[in-house]
This record gives sequence, C-alpha cells and structure tokens, in this order.
Amino acid sequence: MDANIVVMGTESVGKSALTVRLLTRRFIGEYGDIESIYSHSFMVDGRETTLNIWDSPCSEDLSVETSLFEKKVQWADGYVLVYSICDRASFNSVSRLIQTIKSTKDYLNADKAPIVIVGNKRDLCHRRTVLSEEGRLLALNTDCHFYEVSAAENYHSVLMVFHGLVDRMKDTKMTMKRPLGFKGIVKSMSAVFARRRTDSF
Ligand SMILES: Nc1nc2c(ncn2[C@@H]2O[C@H](COP(=O)(O)OP(=O)(O)OP(=O)(O)O)[C@@H](O)[C@H]2O)c(=O)[nH]1
Repeated sequence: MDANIVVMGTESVGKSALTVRLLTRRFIGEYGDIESIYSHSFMVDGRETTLNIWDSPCSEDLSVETSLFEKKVQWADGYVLVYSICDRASFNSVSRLIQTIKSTKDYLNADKAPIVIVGNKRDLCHRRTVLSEEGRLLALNTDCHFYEVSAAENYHSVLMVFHGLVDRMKDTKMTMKRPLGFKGIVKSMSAVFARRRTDSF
C-alpha cells in the first residue's frame, strides 16, 4: 500500500518533531520550518506500506494559501492534525481545520479521508491547558481518531498514531487516486515560494 499523509497544525505544536520521530525514532529538539515531503516504508500486517508524509508549516491564512491547501486536500489520503496540550489556540485551530478540510473535500468532490487528531507535548502536563477529554470529545463529534503523545519522550505512541491512520485508510478502502504526482506537488510548492519572494519586493 502507498498512501499520502498531510501533517497540519499551528506553529510550534511539534509537527516536525512527530514526523522526524516516526522517520528516525529520534527527538532532536529543533527542526526549523522547512516544508518537506518524506517517504517512509514499514511493515503493517506483513505487508510493506509506504507513507509519503507532507510536513507543512502552519497555514491558517487560507486567503493566501487556498490553492496550496486545495492541492494538499486532493493529494492526501489521510491527515494528522496536531495541537499542543499547552496551547489552547492550537486546539481551537485544529477544530477549525477539520471543518475546513471537510468543506474543501465536499467542494472538490474528493474521496473521504480519515483524520487523526493528536494532542502533543504530553510530557508537559504541568502546563496543560487542554484536557484529554476535550480532544476525545472533538474526535467523537467529528468522526476522527484521537491520540495524546509526547514526541519528545516516546517513539511508540507516535508510531501508534501513524499505524492507526493506516488502519483507518484501509477501512475506508482508500484507493491510490492521485491527481497530483510528486513532481506536481514540488512544482506547486516552488510556485508558492517564488510568489512569496516576488511579493516581498
Ligand atoms: N516538551 C516537548 N517539546 C516538544 C515536543 N514536540 C516538539 N517540541 C518542541 O516544540 C518546538 C516546536 O517543535 P516543531 O516540531 O518544530 O514544531 P512545528 O509544529 O513543526 O513548528 P513549525 O514548523 O514552526 O510550524 C521545538 O522546540 C520542539 O523541541 C514534545 O512532545 N514535548
């Protein structure tokens, strides 16, 4: 199986930390904000599964990024939406993001794709501002899955997030429909960055 996963969430919630943890089993602390697509293969139930993971920096400014957002939605077979348990605004943002993804999917008439909500930074529970129950309730109300993890402390819980998503993608019988190839995505990303550079003059 080959599947595309987009990781989204506001700034500094740990999107790169989660992705890098999955890919390398390590937590390196600082990650920069480079937009990247990674490929990662592993065995699930005796079958090789390749995940293409798009780690994208915060992009709530949909007025500027609408077309890139739509491309992500078309490309994705599944979503990992991350917030920090110490940052309520990031949780609210995930809630809005779910609605935006769902309405964009409807508008584009795209196939259903599972969403996993991840409350990260569980190790910082003394600074917690979002209760586990709130995450669980949001997932229940929006037909998503929910996990709380610490990318800093634990590889296994991060692995469970991505395994859970793969299981759900199998359940919804996602096919390998892919309107944009890898090259198309890289091209569209370059177009956005080129436009940003031009805008700054
Ligand atoms: N304590 C703790 N810190 C974490 C955890 N995950 C990430 N961090 C820290 O949070 C900060 C942001 O992590 P990133 O992975 O860069 O976050 P991001 O969401 O990719 O950030 P942007 O790319 O800027 O949107 C870094 O200083 C990480 O070390 C975690 O589970 N626990």
